[in-house]
Amino acid sequence: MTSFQSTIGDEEGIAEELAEGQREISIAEFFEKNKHMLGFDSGARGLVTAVKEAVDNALDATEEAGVLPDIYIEIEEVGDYYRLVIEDNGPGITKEQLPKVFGKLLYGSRFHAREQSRGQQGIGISAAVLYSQLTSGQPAKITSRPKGQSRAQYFELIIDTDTNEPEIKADEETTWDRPHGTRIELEMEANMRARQQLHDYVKHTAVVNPHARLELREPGLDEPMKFERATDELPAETEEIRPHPHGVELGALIKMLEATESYSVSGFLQGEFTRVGKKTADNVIDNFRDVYYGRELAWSPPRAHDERDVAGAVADAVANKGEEATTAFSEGVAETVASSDRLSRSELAAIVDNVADTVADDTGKTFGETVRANAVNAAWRAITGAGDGEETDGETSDDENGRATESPLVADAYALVDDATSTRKDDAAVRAMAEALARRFGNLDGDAFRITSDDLERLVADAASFVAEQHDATFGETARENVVEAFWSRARTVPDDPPKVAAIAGSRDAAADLLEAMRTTDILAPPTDCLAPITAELVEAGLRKEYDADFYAAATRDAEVHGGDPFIVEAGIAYGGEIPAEGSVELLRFANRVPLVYQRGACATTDVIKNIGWRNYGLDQPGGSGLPNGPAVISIHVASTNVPFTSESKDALANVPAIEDEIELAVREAARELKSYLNKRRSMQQRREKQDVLGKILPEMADKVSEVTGRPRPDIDGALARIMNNVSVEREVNGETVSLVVENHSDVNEQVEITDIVSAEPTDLSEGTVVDMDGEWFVQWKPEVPSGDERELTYAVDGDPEFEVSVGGVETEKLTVNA
Ligand SMILES: Nc1ncnc2c1ncn2[C@@H]1O[C@H](COP(=O)(O)OP(=O)(O)OP(=O)(O)O)[C@@H](O)[C@H]1O
Repeated sequence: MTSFQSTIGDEEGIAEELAEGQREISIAEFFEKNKHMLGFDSGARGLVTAVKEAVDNALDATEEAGVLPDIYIEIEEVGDYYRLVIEDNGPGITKEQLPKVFGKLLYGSRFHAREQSRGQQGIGISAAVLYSQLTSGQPAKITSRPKGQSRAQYFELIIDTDTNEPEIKADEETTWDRPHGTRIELEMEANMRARQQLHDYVKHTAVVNPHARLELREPGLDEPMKFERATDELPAETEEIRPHPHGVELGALIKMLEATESYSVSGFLQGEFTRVGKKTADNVIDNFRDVYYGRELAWSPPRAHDERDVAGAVADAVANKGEEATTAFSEGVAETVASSDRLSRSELAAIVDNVADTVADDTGKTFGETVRANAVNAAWRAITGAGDGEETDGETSDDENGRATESPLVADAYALVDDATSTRKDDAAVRAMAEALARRFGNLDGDAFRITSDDLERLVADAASFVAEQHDATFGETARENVVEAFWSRARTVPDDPPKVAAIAGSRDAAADLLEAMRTTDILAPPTDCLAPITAELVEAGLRKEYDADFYAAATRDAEVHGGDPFIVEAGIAYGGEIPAEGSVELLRFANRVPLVYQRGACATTDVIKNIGWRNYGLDQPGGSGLPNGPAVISIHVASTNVPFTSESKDALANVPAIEDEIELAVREAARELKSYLNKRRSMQQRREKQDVLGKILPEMADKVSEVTGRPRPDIDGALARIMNNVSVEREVNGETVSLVVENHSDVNEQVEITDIVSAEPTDLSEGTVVDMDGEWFVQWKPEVPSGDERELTYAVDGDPEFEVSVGGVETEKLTVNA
């Protein structure tokens, strides 16, 4: 307990006393105290983080300027401190911007941009400056030469933590041999205990940025580590995009509604979101009407021999229009009504308007608004019974003798309930349900039977529980869902205009309805030109470059959305070869082409990998969960306009379900390829073992047979191939004629590639080609041999030449060559 708590209540003026101690905290002060949040928790880590922040910025800046990055990193021991220098060949920073970029936290160009970039928050490099000044007392020394300027600008600055503003210690013009770019020099208290992480960061940066040239010098290296560029192609240029309707949250939507210049919802949707044109906006608005206003239930109009007299009711409601016009109007309405399958009140109103206009054209009699309204009321009453009888007090009356029993709604509801429930439901129960529903519909506000789908669900549940109590007939969950669906799917979206943007912005419920409508409307996935995935091909190439393995696979998923931001997940797997087989697999994590080297255990990527059942894919996984074991490297790249990290230090991905799902799908896609590779390898291994055994046993058996029977040793040539369902290639030489017989014992057609190297010139080829190579002749065939069939390839040759055959197109394990 604090001293205040112990005295609270005893004294007056505590609040005033507390207030004296309260003051605003500058962001710089906050981060000074919470360095760990930005990845500066120790000297070892601080150095790696500073390098990472500067290199990420250098890559962002060069790519944005369309320049192939050439980045130099140097770490030097200076007495008790370390000096870090990072140079890039980017576009440089103007004299005006430079102090703020390095001397003010939360200042940057990317926070508000929906575009894939390494930097997001505008904290990174200024936090490195802050850490450097805190631990070494030295200012940051920055040189920058903007493109096209003959001289460079040199600054020394520190951050004033009270105000979070740069304090400039030196500001002068200088010369610099780089034509453009930025050089950052920071001194800090540090150590090289995180050398491995530093090397990993630089190496893996090179893997996912094959267009960059990187050089690292540090005290532990005799030679600088250099990564030359593997391609001269910059990553695809990215475009800024607007948010996607499937990703925004309520607070953000309200802010957007407040800020927009659009007046109508349609204009707002089309203007502020990506992938929304007029048609999609209309679909969203229709869905919004359904949640905001509810739908209007639609009823069957009277059919022949029905007692409901629509024409009569309309005629009665019209006065002073003369007989001809009245009849034309009332019958016109009745006919159109009768021709509809089902009808809502708004549809009836539209019919009345239409017929009134036509009759007015034909007869010259106009039908004013009041007449039309009266006609709609009368016709609606005739169709549904709505407005008949006494007003109820809002309570649902389940009086069996009440008006609901007589209501035309009952017959209609009966048909729907009967249709929607199983045939085994007893008729009395269906009838009771229809009556209970009709009574409840009759009690809805107004007579248009407007209801939201949530209210409809509640209403049906309420009717079902009444029926269960009174009639001992249960309508289970599925039956109730079917009944809801039967009414909802036949109900009509209302024609009302949605409220204006300002009204929605002012009502949280309306905004929430709009959000729900946006989320439930099918909308094209966001464009991906704001993203620059590495591509499956380069993910694989990156792995090949770094890992000497037997097998590689990679997958790039289509773009998805989280929080309004599109993202793409890519995964790659390398297996076998020189990758160490002991211990768990190596996991490489990347976000927007930046390797993540810390906090592996807290990362969504790790969680996903641990939850995959790797035994299904042929990897060892003790206990069936956790990181799998074996000679494999799994790499995961998440590219997004806004990568959700667990903290400002951007070490680990947060557990966002949409992203986790995509990570899982990408990894599984690559893992499936691994599985088929491993399965094939296993079956080939078994085949080899079986062939070895047969190769030993068959000759022994042949000898035994000959010994026992006293007959000559049976010919076992070809037997092995037949037993193993192999493709066999056998040579027969008959005088000058050489033939190679290809027999296909497998159950698929095979395209066999045969090259026979002969020491004398072959002639009279049955088919194929021959090439003379320095006194050796290469005879080549590529016959297609159907399953169970054979082909004979022949040529003629003089003398007693030497042959050497090689066969391709069929796996070695499925081949028996006797030539
Ligand atoms: N080497 C550079 N060349 C050109 N501009 C740079 C360079 N370094 C930083 N900038 C500019 O300074 C801004 C601030 O950089 P900072 O590292 O503080 O934040 P960021 O990269 O935007 O985001 P994050 O905090 O996520 O790293 C950047 O947005 C960029 O506009």
